[in-house]
Amino acid sequence: MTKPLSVGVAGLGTVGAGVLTLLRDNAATVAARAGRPIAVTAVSARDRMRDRGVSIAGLRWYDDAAALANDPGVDVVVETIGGTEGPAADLVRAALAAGKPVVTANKALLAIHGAELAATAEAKGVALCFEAAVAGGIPAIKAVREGLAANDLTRVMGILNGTCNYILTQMRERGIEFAQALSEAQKLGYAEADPSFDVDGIDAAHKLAILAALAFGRPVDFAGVHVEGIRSISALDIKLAEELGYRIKLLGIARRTEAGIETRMHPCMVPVSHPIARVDGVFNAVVAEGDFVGRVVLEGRGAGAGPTASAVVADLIDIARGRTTPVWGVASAALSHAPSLPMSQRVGAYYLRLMVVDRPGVIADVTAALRDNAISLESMLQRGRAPGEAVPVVVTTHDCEESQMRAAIARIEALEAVVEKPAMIRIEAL
Ligand SMILES: NC(=O)C1=CN([C@@H]2O[C@H](COP(=O)(O)OP(=O)(O)OC[C@H]3O[C@@H](n4cnc5c(N)ncnc54)[C@H](O)[C@@H]3O)[C@@H](O)[C@H]2O)C=CC1
Ligand SMILES: N[C@@H](CC=O)C(=O)O
Ligand code: NA
Repeated sequence: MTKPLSVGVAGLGTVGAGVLTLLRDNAATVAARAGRPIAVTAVSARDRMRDRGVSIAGLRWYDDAAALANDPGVDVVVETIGGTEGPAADLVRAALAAGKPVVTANKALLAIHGAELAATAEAKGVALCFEAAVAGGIPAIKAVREGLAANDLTRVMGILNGTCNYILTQMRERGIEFAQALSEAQKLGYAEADPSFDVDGIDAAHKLAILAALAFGRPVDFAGVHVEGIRSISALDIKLAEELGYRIKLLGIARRTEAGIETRMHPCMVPVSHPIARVDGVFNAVVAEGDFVGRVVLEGRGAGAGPTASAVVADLIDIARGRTTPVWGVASAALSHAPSLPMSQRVGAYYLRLMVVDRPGVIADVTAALRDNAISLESMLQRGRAPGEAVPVVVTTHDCEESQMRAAIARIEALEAVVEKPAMIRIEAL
């Protein structure tokens, strides 16, 4: 067998330690697929003595992660530290500048600095691989960039954050509070170091920006993604959604239209009968639609040590085999410049849940606000009867433009009888 591929790993947390474990446990399978052994020979982490459940004895140790890039014994650098600036970015830049291939799980880094890093990788003629960065163990990057390369894609969408999907599932199935479900997701190794990246939709939006760049052959544009998280989703909305035949999911949708590219990440109501509604827990789903292939649906674990390590090592096997593709599927200079479309142009149906004082005339005021913004009602229901007290009122609409809905909500929110900020969730026709 040929010389082993020598790997330096920086960051030995959930993902980094997972990579070491997989390479130890599946060494023979990996070597057969790679055509040679893949061996970690050097590592960098913050605490040399910490027990990670996998031995680092005999591996070269670096306090400074960026120094891995200049270790002559390291062929490939794996970055599993995280963060858009600081040690992760320094290491990736140093490795590419030194002409070494990089494998990273860091979607935040790619969503923000992906264009610059790809340009360096191209200039140096080295691979920059990031299968782990989107939808964990699902081979989403490979599917969109390579498997579907012959198609003009019209839409990519999916459930792209395991932590949020876990939280929404546990709230629905076990009736537990948001905070408890988040704490469980953290213990299971799903959440980001700062979990607000998960629950505020930012992590999933990073992934959507990456997928949209690959699907539509354009520079990654995180700033163009409309982002909302799941903090405002209440147990009441989850229950009411079920009654209406929907599930609430944090969905990312990227769609190509004649005017440009729509990219949005926000909670959606999806029909219970749709397969995406049944993707639960830490599972993610990626749906891609192409002109020749039609619809392709992929499902698998989106977070956690094992699935993420599976994706990192798949990239290492590609590097060992010398299989390369331009970072964004086409050379940077060939990327298109289709604009990102504003959220105000989204067209679809809406769920609106109001807490209103139960007294005559309130519903008339609410429907007047909708009528004056040319919004047609699909259904309306009031739960309970409590004269003089606040009760939930749910309105679902037919399709309208987001700008109309926002104008109506502003008017409804200002009504004296509306005692809470209205909860608005978009109903997605999938
Ligand atoms: N946990 C997951 O399921 C997934 C995580 N990712 C990404 O993988 C990366 C790592 O995530 P996790 O392993 O979950 O995080 P983690 O917090 O468990 O591990 C990060 C490790 O990096 C170490 N570190 C921090 N600064 C360092 C430095 N200057 N030099 C060397 N090491 C340093 C930390 O001590 C920590 O052990 C992030 O970019 C994350 O977004 C991607 C897919 C899934
Ligand atoms: N925090 C992320 C980890 C994987 O990307 C998630 O929950 O999906
Ligand atoms: Na993946």
